[in-house]
Amino acid sequence: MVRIIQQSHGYAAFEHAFEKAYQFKRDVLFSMVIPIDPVDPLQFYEAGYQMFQGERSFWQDRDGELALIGVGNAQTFTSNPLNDRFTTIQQQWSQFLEHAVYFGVQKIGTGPIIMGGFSFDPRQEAELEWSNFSDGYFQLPSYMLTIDQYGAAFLTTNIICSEGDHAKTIWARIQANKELLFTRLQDHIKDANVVQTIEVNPERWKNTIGFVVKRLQKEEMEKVVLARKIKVEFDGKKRSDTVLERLRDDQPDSFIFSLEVLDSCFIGATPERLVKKENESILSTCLAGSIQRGNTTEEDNRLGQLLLHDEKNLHEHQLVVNMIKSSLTDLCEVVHVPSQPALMKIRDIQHLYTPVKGIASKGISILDYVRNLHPTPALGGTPTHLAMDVIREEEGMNRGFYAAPVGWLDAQGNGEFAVAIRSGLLHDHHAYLYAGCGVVADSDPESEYQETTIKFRPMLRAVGGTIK
Ligand SMILES: C=C(O[C@@H]1C=C(C(=O)O)C=C[C@H]1O)C(=O)O
Ligand SMILES: [Mg+2]
Repeated sequence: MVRIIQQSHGYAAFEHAFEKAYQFKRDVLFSMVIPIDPVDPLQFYEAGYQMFQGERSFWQDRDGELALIGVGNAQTFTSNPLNDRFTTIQQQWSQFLEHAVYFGVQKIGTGPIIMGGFSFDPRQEAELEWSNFSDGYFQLPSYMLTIDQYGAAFLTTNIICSEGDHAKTIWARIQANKELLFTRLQDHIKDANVVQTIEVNPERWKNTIGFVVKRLQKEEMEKVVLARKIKVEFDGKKRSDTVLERLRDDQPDSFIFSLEVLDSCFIGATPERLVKKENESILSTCLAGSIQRGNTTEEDNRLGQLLLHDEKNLHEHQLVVNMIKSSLTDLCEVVHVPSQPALMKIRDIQHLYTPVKGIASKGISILDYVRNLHPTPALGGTPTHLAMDVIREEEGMNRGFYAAPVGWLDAQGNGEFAVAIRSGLLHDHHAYLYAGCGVVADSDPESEYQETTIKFRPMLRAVGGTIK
């Protein structure tokens, strides 16, 4: 288990943060990082259930380079409808960090990091199930576990020091919480059972695809991504712990994430990176065009080859490549895009995949990249503004955080965001699952329907729902 953290470790720096709070008459962040013995990320997440339910977050990247697990919420950062949400979050975050006092290890993936995401479309009217979320929502965890690419573990503790607070009392409470997080014996997870799985209006959705195909043939538009929803009902509240466990076991090649907000949890396993920034290095991904996996290696290879040469899918894919290339070119010194897509094979599906690399221009934060990239034609369409109007008019639901950027951001503007597909919302006694597909002028409604059915599988399996 964890090395017992010396009670006095960092206390002098902590007191210094209080002195600054008095001096500047404002809240001052104290952020402390210590190396700890390795601990299983899910065990840490579960340990936070009793004390911090509704304030937990989970992130594990698809390369096995970083896991971040946050429990407890030291501070929330939210957007407001009047200003650009990316700028608002960035400004609040930068202001909040002024005068911060740091103690201990300093490396990327530790220290003050906010975890959260954005909604797909702030202009869509919110549906009831998404009412806990604002269009930009981030949490600074009180306690954050980091596992780096070598398996080394670090614990970050973030405390807000306010004028008038009593340093010794707060310090004692923090130490006590930490002990609990690392020593609490788990109560057996009592999980809810599925009562029923409902596909929301599948026939109407197919008709909509047919209708949008006609519009694509007539209008100056090349692609629109349309999504649909499955609602799973349980006999109680579904715990995100068990869903995460299932996703982690089944989808090792995806980003696994969760974001609890009060009694809701947005959760998923997505293969799609939007953007990663580590110092000046930028990575992004074009992912669009899909085919099922085969039952044998031969069949699987044959399907892969079919996808690599299929005109409809190559077109769907190329539109994403064009947009991502031009968005990144605005913010990078150099951008490298391979000339041909490769295959990305994950458990249930294979995709056309073009990884993109770049060198960041000076002074640009990860959120600037997110602003420029979202929504890519992998989830919106081409041209973006027309496709977004069609989604608003035809989709008949609110995507919430589905298909939108989810990830983390540090004090230096480094971070990583994935596109939150293969995802769902746990709320009350329900899970709302989402999947979509790129509709182009030669799309066939029935095949698009089948494609989305495959894309639902990872989340259906993880929550225990079944469809015919
Ligand atoms: C929209 C989704 O996936 C997107 C659409 C794809 C397609 O239509 O081929 C492929 C990957 C994703 O960019 C989803 O999974 O919900
Ligand atoms: Mg497709």
